[in-house]
Amino acid sequence: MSNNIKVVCRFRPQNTIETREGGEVVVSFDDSLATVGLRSTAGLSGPEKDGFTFDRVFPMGTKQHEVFDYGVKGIVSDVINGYNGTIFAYGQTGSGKTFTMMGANIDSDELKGIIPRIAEQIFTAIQEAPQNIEFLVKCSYMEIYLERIRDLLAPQNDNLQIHEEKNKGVYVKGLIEEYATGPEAIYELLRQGGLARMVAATNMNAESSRSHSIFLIIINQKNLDTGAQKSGSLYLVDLAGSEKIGKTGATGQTLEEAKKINKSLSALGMVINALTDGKSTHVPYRDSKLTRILQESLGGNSRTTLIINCSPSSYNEAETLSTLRFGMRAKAIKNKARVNAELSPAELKLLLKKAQTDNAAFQKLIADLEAELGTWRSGGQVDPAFWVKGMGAPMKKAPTPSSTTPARPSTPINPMVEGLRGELESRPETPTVIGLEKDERDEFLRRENELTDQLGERESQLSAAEKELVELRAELAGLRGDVPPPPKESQIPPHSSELIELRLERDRISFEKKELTIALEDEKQKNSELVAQVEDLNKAALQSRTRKTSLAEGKEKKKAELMALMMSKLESHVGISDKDDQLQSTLTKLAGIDSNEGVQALTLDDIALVRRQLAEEHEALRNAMEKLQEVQEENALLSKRRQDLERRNAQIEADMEDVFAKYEAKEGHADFAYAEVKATLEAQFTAKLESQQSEIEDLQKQVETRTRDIRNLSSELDSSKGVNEELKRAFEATSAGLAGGKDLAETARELERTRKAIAAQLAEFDNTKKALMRDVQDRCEKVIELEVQLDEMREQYSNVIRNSNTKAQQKKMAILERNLEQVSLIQRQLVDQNALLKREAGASERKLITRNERIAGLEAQLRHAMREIEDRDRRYAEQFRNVYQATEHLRTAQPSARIAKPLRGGGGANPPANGPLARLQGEEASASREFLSLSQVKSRIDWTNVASKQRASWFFSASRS
Ligand SMILES: Nc1ncnc2c1ncn2[C@@H]1O[C@H](COP(=O)(O)OP(=O)(O)OP(=O)(O)O)[C@@H](O)[C@H]1O
Repeated sequence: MSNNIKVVCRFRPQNTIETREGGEVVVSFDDSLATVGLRSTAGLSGPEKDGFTFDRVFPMGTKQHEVFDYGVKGIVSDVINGYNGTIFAYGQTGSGKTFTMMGANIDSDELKGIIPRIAEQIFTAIQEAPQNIEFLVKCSYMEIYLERIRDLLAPQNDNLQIHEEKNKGVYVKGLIEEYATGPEAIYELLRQGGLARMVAATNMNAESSRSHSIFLIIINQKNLDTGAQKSGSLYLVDLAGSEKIGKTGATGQTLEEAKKINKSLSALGMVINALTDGKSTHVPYRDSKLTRILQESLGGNSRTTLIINCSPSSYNEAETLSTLRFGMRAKAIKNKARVNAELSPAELKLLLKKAQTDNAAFQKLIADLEAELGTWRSGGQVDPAFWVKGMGAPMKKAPTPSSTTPARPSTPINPMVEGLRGELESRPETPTVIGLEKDERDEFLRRENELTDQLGERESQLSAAEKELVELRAELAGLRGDVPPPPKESQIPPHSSELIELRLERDRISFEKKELTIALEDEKQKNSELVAQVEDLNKAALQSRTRKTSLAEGKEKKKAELMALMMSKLESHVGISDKDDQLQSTLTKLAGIDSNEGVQALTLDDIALVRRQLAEEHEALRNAMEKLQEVQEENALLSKRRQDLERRNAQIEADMEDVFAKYEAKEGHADFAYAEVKATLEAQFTAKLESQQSEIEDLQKQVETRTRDIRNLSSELDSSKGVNEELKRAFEATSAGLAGGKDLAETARELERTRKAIAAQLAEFDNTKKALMRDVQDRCEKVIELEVQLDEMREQYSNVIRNSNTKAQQKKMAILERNLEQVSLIQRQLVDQNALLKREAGASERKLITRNERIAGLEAQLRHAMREIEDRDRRYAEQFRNVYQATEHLRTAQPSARIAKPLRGGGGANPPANGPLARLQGEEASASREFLSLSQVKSRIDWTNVASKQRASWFFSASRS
């Protein structure tokens, strides 16, 4: 039976975001509520111009029960009758999918959504069913989050794998199935699973579902009279909303979720396209987990209703248009829904009887044919009237799989009974790999299941390793710098190369820290040495400043002393003053002579003597003048030399400046040779020193020569003194001889002339003497100045040498100071870090203690839980034995008695309240399952144990993490 997917469309009212953004209603509905028109497509040509027609359109304000009554009720009835059913909610984020499927409040009659209503309908239907039908209702709840299947009833199982088997079809391996005995039990499961769902706030929806959720209800029923069984599965799917990242503002994790959501929704779209375009030979069910799980619902054995949820607002018009188009395409999907029934024993007996009859007929036919063949072989003839007739219609071939939904592999079917099965075919067709032979398909599915399991296992290992890595990173960040004990090899999980790298990095960091500490100590040491050096240098600078001041003072003093010494020497050696005095007295004497007295006093010899002496004096004076001229020339020469010296000095200073400039420029270069500069300076100053030395030596020689000259002059003056003495004597004698009567007047005049000439010569001599003295003084000053200059030069030279050393040291010091600063900074940082780490280490230690306590507590709880599980195991085993014995007893006592049923149609009487089964049911209240057969009881016990253990281990691992 081929049937199209039913598509209904629901509009929610405009929400506050849409109103705030100035949105307005842009949809319109026809009177029959089958077509919706969109403002943006109304003006277009083409099929969308007239709107979008669905099985039903629910305008804004439609009540929850209306959607349920029209869109869902029928399907639930079908599922109760053994069909598979699916109800999808599709739409953009915030369009009302969860509101439709689950409702705003499952406890509110008005607000509860489809799923709670379905629960009620199922149990009402069971109540209304005939008494000879017993039902078993199982529920599972899962979500597909980031392309991983997570069991919402056991959230620790977050990477379940999809399997396909020829008898079971596609199913999720390891998914927990909880038994439900009433709507309340289903509500409880919905609440429990809802708490575990991945929900996040986006700009479009404060509680946006970040996963596709699938609530699965499996209803098994058995006709107690005939033994016939039916089974219907109902998939209730709340898809995650398609979203425009720009509008939802998704970032980080929500962005990752959005990408995966959009990807799986587009895979759904591709499947629908392939199913509806009429030309695709391959349907890409395997492109996403969603389409793989739901492959039966799309183009397979399922009655499917698609509810498309839309916004009526212009703000989301583009999204609404895309949703409506999706609904229109889905409408064209054709499913082939069949009742999933198993043959009852009576039907099987019928089939067997028919097969046996057919078999006998065939045997007879074969015998007849062999007989006829024998006749022909022996050369005989058989009248055509007696030719053996065939069985009529040729044997039917098994149907070939269709191209889009190839038939699922099935158990071998006797071709003879095949025709009898007809509508009773129990296994739904499952699309699988096209083009494979049956055996190959079986092998393929087996291998695929194995590989899927391995893949799931690897994925789980990987995510566990990633989780541990994240934890360790956080721990590492917390304890950075500390050196925790190295992890044992056994603690390193496999496939965690990143983890190993991280640990290596931690070791490296701690090693570097140690090194830094050592370097720090080293630098500290250097620093203290440098500080001492700086202090020494400061002291030296202070000393040199003091020395410089005292030197300057000493220089002045020395200069003055030298000058005084030199002048006193000159005074003592030259004796000019004495001579001068003598001459003055002679002149005074001459001047004081009365003309009469003078004539009497002076004789002619005296006068001649005086004249001679004067001539000598004159000669001596001329010599002195010549000497003076020589000295002046020498002085000019010396001045010239001095100028030369000064020029050379200036040149040297300029050279020095150059050298220092070069030195400054090369300061940054590590290979700059200080020794080179020093050598250059030394060479220059040595040269200068030598030249100065030689200059000074020259000058000293000259001074000595001058001193000698002066000494000569002095001796000459001494001799002049003698002459003077004689002159005196002669003068006395002359004075005595005046009585001889000469021409006194004449003599007096001559004397007068002589006196004047002497006075003039004396004045001239005086001037010469003064000039000579000035010159000598100048020379002395110059000599002293030169000596002082020499001292200064020496001083400068040593300063330069010192400076060059100091500059190198300064450079070194600057580098060291920089290093010191850096080291101090590092030290400060390390000290801070250390303090921080100490604090954090304390906190971590406290955390560790708390965590250990928690672990101890959890372990105690775990032990307790394990003990309880073991107790329960024992109890179950005992109960199982009891039940088994009771059943055996019943079977032997009443061979045709049926076992039990969990829920009997029409609310028929349940098994005796005091029977073993009732006890089991009472004790299994949490499981809420009533029980069918021995093997089911056993599997239930096993399952309960497994589930309890899983929960315990999950609880333990969750607590640890
Ligand atoms: N028909 C409606 N009437 C009134 N309120 C509605 C209706 N449909 C949805 N809402 C409100 O709109 C908001 C978003 O709805 P819902 O969470 O169901 O959207 P969604 O399609 O499931 O979104 P997502 O895909 O992001 O999970 C909710 O607050 C819900 O109560």
